[in-house]
Amino acid sequence: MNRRVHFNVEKYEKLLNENLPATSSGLTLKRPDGIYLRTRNAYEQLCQTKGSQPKHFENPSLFCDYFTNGSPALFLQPIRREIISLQPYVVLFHGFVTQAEAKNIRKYAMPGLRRSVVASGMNQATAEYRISKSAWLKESAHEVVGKLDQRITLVTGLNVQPPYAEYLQVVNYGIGGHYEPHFDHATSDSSPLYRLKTGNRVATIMIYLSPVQAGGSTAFIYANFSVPVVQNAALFWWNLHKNGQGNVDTLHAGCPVIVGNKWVANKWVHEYEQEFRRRCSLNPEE
Ligand SMILES: O=C(O)CCC(=O)C(=O)O
Ligand SMILES: [Fe+2]
Repeated sequence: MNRRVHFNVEKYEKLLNENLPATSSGLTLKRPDGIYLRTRNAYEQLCQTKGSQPKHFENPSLFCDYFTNGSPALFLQPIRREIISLQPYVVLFHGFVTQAEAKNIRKYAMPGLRRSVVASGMNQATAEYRISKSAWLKESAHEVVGKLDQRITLVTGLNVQPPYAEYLQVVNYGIGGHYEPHFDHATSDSSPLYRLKTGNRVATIMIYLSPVQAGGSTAFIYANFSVPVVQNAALFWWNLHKNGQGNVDTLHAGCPVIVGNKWVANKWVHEYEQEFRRRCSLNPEE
């Protein structure tokens, strides 16, 4: 537990006792505005409900199965796959990590946690719309991270060797922590994401490394559904269409944590080296 928590309790109890009306201290509660307001209604709604996520029995294309991806390594222990959405294509792999693996990844990330940043022009900067701390873990530094990379390759078929994917980004959100609607892929040619020189982020694999008592769902704004946190599961989606264009339907957000503490790990896979693993389509629109 954060050692300062007791001081915080004391501080907020004192503030509550003073019971100052918000306006007399010059503070007014104001809904954030600006360019995000367009999606704010949908975001807030999806953080409180699952949105229009179809029930699986309503659509036979949304199924659950034991998945091996044709890999002998998964025959004896297939992964439990749940297709959540087709447009955009979003899949939840249950039990992707063990409890012990999740705990170790959190432990290794802890000393490196720093305020998260976002792409800002050609650089990176902190932003009010992303409140969390994060750390990068190299697969060569910890056995468990290397094992995770291998599992990602087995399940998705993608090459995640650097520089074809970024290091594992471990993210920790406290109460109120969030990541407002954004794209994972670069939307401008000058984005710092291109520094690896391996193209754009074609796919995201996000692993839930902790349970969250309330809040913290992952919301897909335009697609109008949200996925509640499932401890140890991994959420996978394609950020780009097969023609290489960004898929606007992947606009997504990490909802505010209401009770608890949320940990996730992101693996962002880039376009290069995936040419034979995710083929282009003959349909230029796809
Ligand atoms: O925390 C989440 O649910 C989403 C995180 C996310 O979208 C990101 O880190 O890019
Ligand atoms: Fe994201």
